Amino acid sequence: MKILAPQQIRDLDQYTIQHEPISSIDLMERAAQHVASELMEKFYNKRFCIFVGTGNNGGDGLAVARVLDDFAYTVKVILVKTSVKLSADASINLDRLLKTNPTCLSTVKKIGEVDFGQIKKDAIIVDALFGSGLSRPLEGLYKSVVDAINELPNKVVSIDIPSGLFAEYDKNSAQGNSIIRAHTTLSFQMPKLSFFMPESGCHVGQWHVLDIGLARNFIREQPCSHYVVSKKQIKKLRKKRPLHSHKGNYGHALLIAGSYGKMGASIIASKACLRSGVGLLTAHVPHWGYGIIQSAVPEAMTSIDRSDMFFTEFPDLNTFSAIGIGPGLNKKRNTVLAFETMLDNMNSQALVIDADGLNILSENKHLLGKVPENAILTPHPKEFERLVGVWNNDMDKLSRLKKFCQQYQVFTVLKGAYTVTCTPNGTCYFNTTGNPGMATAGSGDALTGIITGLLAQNYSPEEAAVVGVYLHGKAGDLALKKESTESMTALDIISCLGAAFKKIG
Ligand SMILES: NC(=O)C1=CN([C@@H]2O[C@H](COP(=O)(O)OP(=O)(O)OC[C@H]3O[C@@H](n4cnc5c(N)ncnc54)[C@H](OP(=O)(O)O)[C@@H]3O)[C@@H](O)[C@H]2O)[C@@H](O)CC1
Ligand SMILES: [K+]
Repeated sequence: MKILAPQQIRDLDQYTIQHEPISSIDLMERAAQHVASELMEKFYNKRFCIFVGTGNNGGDGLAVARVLDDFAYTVKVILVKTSVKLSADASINLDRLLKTNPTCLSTVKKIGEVDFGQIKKDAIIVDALFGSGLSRPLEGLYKSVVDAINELPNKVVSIDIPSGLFAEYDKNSAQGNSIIRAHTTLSFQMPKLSFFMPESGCHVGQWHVLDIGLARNFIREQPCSHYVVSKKQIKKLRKKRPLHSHKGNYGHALLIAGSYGKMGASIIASKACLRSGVGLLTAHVPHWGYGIIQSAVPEAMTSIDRSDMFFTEFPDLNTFSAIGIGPGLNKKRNTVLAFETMLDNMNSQALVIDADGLNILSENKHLLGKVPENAILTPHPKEFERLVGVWNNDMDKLSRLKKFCQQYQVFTVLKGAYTVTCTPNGTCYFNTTGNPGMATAGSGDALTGIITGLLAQNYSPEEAAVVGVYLHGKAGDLALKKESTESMTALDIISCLGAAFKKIG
């Protein structure tokens, strides 16, 4: 799904009005019907307190109030209004509401006029103060209302976007702005980019997209560099196995992982690689780790390093269709040398670099130039910071990510709540599967194994990264059904990979 920029969304709105065609008031009505249905489904029989502003987001709120009232829900509406006139459509909806229920509305014009004590604790607060038309941080009356709402124990549902949050994520860098902290955000047609950034996304709560029927052909034609990965897209990318196939059809992966005291990384990456469907796997381990990997992962073949403890050499690379390197290595001189020689000897093999592989790159920046085009780097934020330096805010982080991928012509999977895969041309794919239970030792090693396994099976680097991240998160979500966020381990995630594939269908 595309994440369009705010101006593109405004154009989409206008295009839909002109070409469907539909009047803007009817489009608002359609949007409000969707919001009201969602609210009634999620909060059956609850009472609602709706804060509305003067723009079209407020118009949505007024229309939602009328629909809820029609369904005999108890609704209170608080219109927060300075001297600004209501937008034309908000004004029409105000009149419509007053005709059906003249007593549900109160208007607030000054700080202190809202009696927050009147709001019942179990009431759902609906935030329809500002939407995509926010043009500056909130001040005065609006700021005081938002701050007071944030102090209440009630659940808050924001329409389209939490009030005070800019849809243009680059405007959200100012600290200390008053922004609604929503429990749920019901966003029209597509999520906004700011939902995916840690600094701004924390205001959004759980977000849901409401398809209000904006013109699909217009969306399709829009240039875009930000996408949300959907299950439908993953299903299309999944390679189905023909009946007549054998393990030779599914590639041979090489995993260079593990060192003395860190053999678990090799085991975890190997198990994940095998569960992702690779035909053959060779685990390259230090001599000392031979017995460990053979007994822990009997399905894997082994390549044994001459060093007892560390990675210092590599087997003939031509045997392999994909290579994963980094989990549980170290940064000793001989390991760095072996890594460099390996980069010099790469032919057409696909490559994943993780963990100490990335740390070696950040401590030896000249090696970045040797990383083959289309390699996949899988840093967590700290590893990424070591590669690109400290960023000032999320916007800066995203632009450093794009610049890095463009400069070195690599894919980068930057891990986080919404792991983002950035391509060599700067396109970003945000992943939505996964949960905080996956922030656990070995989780990243599992991801390296999965992506390496997919690459070996001839998924393109873009497909392997996007599908691998999705599967890893989905397996984590399935593991959460049996485990808690605290108890989940990397092996729990791996054990759910089969179910994750089945969920994709
Ligand atoms: N996209 C779609 O297809 C659909 C969109 N729909 C809905 O429309 C919403 C967008 O509506 P909108 O453009 O009227 O913007 P909205 O945020 O309601 O208000 C703007 C007003 O607020 C003012 N203002 C701004 N900042 C301020 C501040 N800090 N403090 C005080 N005032 C401030 C601003 O004034 P100005 O910036 O001009 O000074 C202007 O008067 C969208 O989010 C969605 O809910 C649906 O109905 C149907 C389909
Ligand atoms: K809002």
